[in-house]
Amino acid sequence: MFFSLHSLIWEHEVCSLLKYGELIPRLETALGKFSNRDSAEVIQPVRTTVPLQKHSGFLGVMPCYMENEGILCTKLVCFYKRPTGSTLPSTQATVMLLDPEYGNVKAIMDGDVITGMRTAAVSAISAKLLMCPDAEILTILGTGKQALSHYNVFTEVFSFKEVRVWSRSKDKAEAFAQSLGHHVTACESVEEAVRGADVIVTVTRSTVPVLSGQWVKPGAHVAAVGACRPDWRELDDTLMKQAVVYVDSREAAVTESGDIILSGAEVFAEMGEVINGTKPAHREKTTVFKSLGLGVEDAASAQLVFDKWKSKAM
Ligand SMILES: NC(=O)C1=CN([C@@H]2O[C@H](COP(=O)(O)OP(=O)(O)OC[C@H]3O[C@@H](n4cnc5c(N)ncnc54)[C@H](O)[C@@H]3O)[C@@H](O)[C@H]2O)C=CC1
Ligand SMILES: O=C(O)C1=NCCCC1
Repeated sequence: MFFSLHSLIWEHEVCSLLKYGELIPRLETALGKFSNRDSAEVIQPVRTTVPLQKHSGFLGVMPCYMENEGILCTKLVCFYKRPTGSTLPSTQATVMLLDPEYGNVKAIMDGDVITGMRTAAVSAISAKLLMCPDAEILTILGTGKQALSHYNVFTEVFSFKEVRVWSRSKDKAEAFAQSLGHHVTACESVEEAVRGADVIVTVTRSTVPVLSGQWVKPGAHVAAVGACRPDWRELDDTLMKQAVVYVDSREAAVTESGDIILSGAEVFAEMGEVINGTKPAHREKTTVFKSLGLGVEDAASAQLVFDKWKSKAM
């Protein structure tokens, strides 16, 4: 087996190598290629999930092959329904890059930073394409890892006048808001947090709806990141039915998303179709981007990390 220990790329290294300014364009290209459904561009099946019943979790296996770019990659990610108060992480991920010609492992790298950053970057791409041009108020529901990466990229890429956060515990919301800076408001209820917001990010571990369409301002954009199982929800039927629904993958949406399957909402387009110009971006309407997370996003991110890591090592 051709493999050397030098090809282990640790979390702190991924963290110092990955920058949103470089990651976002790579992800836009990858999503566009994915939506072309050209097997020489991207082969990426819906992830396989193995239930870890004893531990209330799943192992997700997320392979992707990009023939034209010579990228062969898989992510292994475990995700768990943690009990309230648990300090354990919801997800733990490892990414493996292989040589497509020989099948040897080129690099094994931390997948937690990649998962945090690529998910947030894809939500930022959805907002760039779908939020109203004069968006002023950003709300984040949830205060965990994804909440932080979403705050980081949304404030790096856009200039919101107001940022609000909500968590089931007011103390947690306040602590999170304070850790981000004095300009962030901790809200008591979801309704208070989202009324009048132009962009709403849902990054909770909830399995039942937390966000109701009756509180969402017409024309707002919702990036819905949690609820990645067919019987889990973050958004209610009212919102799903009143919004134009965009997804990362149509196949994944009808297999994995409780918000789509249980509401019966119609998928209007993939984000890659909007990037490719084959479907319109309805900025003027209420929009939901249902994110589930794709192997192609991990592959593009991991290749970027590897290229930068190699050029530093030389
Ligand atoms: N779409 C994608 O590509 C990805 C989605 N995810 C999903 O994003 C969500 C957030 O992930 P992380 O930030 O890593 O998790 P985390 O555990 O760090 O944070 C979860 C947040 O949800 C809150 N929460 C837990 N149960 C809740 C409930 N019943 N109602 C409201 N809030 C609740 C927690 O207090 C915490 O603020 C998870 O559902 C995860 O599965 C994670 C990675 C990628
Ligand atoms: O895409 C991912 O990575 C994940 N998506 C859903 C939840 C676990 C991780």
